[in-house]
Amino acid sequence: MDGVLATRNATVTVETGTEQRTILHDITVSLSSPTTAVLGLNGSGKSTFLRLFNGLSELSSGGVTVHGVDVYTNIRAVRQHVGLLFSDPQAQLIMPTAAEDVELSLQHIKDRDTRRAAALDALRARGLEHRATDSVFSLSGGEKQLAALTSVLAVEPRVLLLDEPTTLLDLRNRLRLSALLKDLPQQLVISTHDLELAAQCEEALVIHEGRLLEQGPAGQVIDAYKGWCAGGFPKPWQPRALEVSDTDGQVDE
Ligand SMILES: Nc1ncnc2c1ncn2[C@@H]1O[C@H](COP(=O)(O)OP(=O)(O)OP(=O)(O)O)[C@@H](O)[C@H]1O
Repeated sequence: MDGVLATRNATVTVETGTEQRTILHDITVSLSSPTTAVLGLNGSGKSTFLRLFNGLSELSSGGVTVHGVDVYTNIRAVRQHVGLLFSDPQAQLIMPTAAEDVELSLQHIKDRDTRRAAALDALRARGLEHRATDSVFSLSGGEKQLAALTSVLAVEPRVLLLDEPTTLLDLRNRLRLSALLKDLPQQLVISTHDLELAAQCEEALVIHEGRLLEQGPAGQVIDAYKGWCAGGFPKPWQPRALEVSDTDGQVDE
């Protein structure tokens, strides 16, 4: 199971005050590509799905494993290896400045000056050294996003979950982030509405109304998703793994 993120009949149900609402229905999936894009409409369940892999979504039934380790009975161990970049970086930056936030991720470096220098180096590598000691509240949305990513990467996770990482970024920073993600050694799972970023991934899946609707090579899944966005989504939900035929490149369903 090494290198695989897996769910088995994962179901997430929440109390809304007046009723119980199932956000994810019975999702069974295995992610082994270096990069996977998670696509779906607003409110389809992408963030809830992503958060299964670091134990932030509360399971009502089913199971989730990361590299063979059960997430929900080993949450501390799993979180050491699974980083999550929130869609709202302000919720992630918990220290007063970006430098202090990155330093918090570098607690294994015991010497304070060395830790500080390492944090500044990491921010410099993201083009953020000039904002390192400013209040995080004064950073722009994109700068916060890059600062939060710097902090998450500083702990060197094996898996990186990214929740809509390009939403706040201008084109230049989007291109920078895309280039950065290409070079990362981590297994990446990226929830996104940015189809250019999704196309950069090997694999993609579609979550629709809390159900896994499609999984397969990114290009094919993106084309299917575009078609459903324009012409309507299929019902009833039947997960269909797309496979490319060896002989003619046709999609087999
Ligand atoms: N704790 C909760 N209590 C009640 N409803 C919730 C809770 N968490 C999520 N939801 C609802 O579940 C649905 C899926 O939410 P989720 O954030 O996973 O969607 P998403 O696909 O990431 O959406 P978006 O693309 O808009 O960010 C939404 O309708 C959301 O309002």
